[in-house]
Amino acid sequence: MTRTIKFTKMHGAGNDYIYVDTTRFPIEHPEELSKIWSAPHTGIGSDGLVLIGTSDKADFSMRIFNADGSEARMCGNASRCIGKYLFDYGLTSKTKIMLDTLSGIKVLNLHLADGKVNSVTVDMGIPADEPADYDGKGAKPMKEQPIEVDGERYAGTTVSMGNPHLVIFVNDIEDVDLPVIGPKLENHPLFPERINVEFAQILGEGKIRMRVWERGSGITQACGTGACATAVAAFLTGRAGRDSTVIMDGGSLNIRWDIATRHVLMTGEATKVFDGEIELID
Ligand SMILES: N[C@@H](CCC[C@H](N)C(=O)O)C(=O)O
Repeated sequence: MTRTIKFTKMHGAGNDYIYVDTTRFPIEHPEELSKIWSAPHTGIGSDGLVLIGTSDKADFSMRIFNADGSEARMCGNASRCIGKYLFDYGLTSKTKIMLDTLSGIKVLNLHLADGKVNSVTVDMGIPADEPADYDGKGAKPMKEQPIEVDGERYAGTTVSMGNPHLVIFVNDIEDVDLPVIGPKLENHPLFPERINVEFAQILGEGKIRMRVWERGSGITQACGTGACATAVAAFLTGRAGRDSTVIMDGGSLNIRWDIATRHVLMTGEATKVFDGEIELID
């Protein structure tokens, strides 16, 4: 049977996904479709596929698939885009939305301009690798982990924002050969579940330049959970305070690691690119 699936292409800081409302267009094999639809020349072209659905625990649910078909537990940029999708298409009139993800329920706070969502703050929760003995007051120096690749040694901080990240601070980010080193670190034996890799450079007070190699999608223009992990790693290693702007290839995100709740708050834009439809043979 051939079905027509309506989708919306959206991006957050250039991190682009195909969004499908599964309450109207059920999808049976998202792993396979994410690979086919994400392909740049033969598909729609994207960093992956995002399914919006119902939830018995929250207002809506999100599932996120990378371009290689693997399913991730959380996506920062997609969660902001879902907030925009739900409000702008009239699926909700709430400006505070509970979103059920594989890494728990995230709270989206929508910021409107002219009746539409132009930016969203997402409560990303508590970073999982926050040291247990940390009092939350000052910067706790954290030992960076040495990682060797092809005889070259890197020092990285691992932070989980629902999905795993390895953050490596460097003096000159332009010196990093990301297409070469990215996949080697993603698939390093230290990380049996693979890992998202961020290279970061401190530009000045509260300003961090970051480039990302995403697990399952390769180089992307931005990564929301990666920006949060970078800001957390910068704070934990004494390189930044609690508020950072993370500047990526496709745009910037403002990250606050709230002292009282210990939750990470991510704020940034969400943009619709176009609506489309594609034939699916079931
Ligand atoms: N781009 C995302 C993260 C997507 C999932 C990631 N590649 C993984 O496999 O963990 C973001 O904005 O957070």
